[in-house]
Amino acid sequence: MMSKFVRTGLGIKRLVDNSFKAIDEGAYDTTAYSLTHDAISLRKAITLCLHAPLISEVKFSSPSQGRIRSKTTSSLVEIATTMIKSGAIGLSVLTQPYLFEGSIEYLTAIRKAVSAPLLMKDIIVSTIQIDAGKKAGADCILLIKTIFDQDLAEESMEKLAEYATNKGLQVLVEVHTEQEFGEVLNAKYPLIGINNRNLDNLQVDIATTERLLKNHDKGKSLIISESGIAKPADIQYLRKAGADAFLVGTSIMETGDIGAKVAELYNAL
Ligand SMILES: O=C(O)c1ccccc1NCC(=O)[C@H](O)[C@H](O)COP(=O)(O)O
Repeated sequence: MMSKFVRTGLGIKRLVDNSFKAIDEGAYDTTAYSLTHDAISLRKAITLCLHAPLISEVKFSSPSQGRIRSKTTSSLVEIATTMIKSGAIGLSVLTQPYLFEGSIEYLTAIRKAVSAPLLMKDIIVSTIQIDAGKKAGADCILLIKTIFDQDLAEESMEKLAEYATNKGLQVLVEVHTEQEFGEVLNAKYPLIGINNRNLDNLQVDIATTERLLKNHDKGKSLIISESGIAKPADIQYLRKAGADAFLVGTSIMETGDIGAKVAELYNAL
């Protein structure tokens, strides 16, 4: 039987509350800078990749793991450039300060150092965060469907997606359940993330991607399998299931040799 915690979705509500708190505290205040760069397409980078299209995540802490890697400002750019040199086709940069130890400033620092597509990885609930991501150098933002289905954000997912698209940002829409997946496929979102992690109870099962893809025709949407990917066999299994790309954070960030780990996963296909 599912626990009350899972049914009531208290986990995601806490993450959303953190985002509103961070907004109020000025964490997304980018008045001090505004980067302009030609948008780099994550979708194009995925389709052009000759090996495993790997989006490597710069993630120092998480709700499920706590501290994953200690951070210093100098190591941030070194980590990002190593990931790209080792094969990652794009980077996912955590900008959420609470529980993830992320920052919008990381996006800016990494934007100045790499010319690969950057995904702003956050719990997005407001146009304020999208504006900040754009000014900080993002090419793509994440919208988590369950947040909007539970009416926890400032606007609907469609409105925020349109707002981001009008700013030249691509949108990665994230789902975890069959119903969510069916709905975003019907809406023809071009970039869909299947998160193998249940954001309420933090359980990870990479078979989630296979299960959802087995029951739906992905059509022209590109599918990114997210979370819990640790070894080449995981990528081979997920590709067989129909995933087009792979978003990996913890297993890369916790290793001693980030370059070797990224190369190992990139060469899985
Ligand atoms: O990573 C978490 O613990 C987490 C908890 C609650 C909401 C989101 C969370 N992570 C966001 C992600 O989607 C992952 O950072 C990303 O898919 C990479 O996952 P992993 O390779 O398992 O670090």
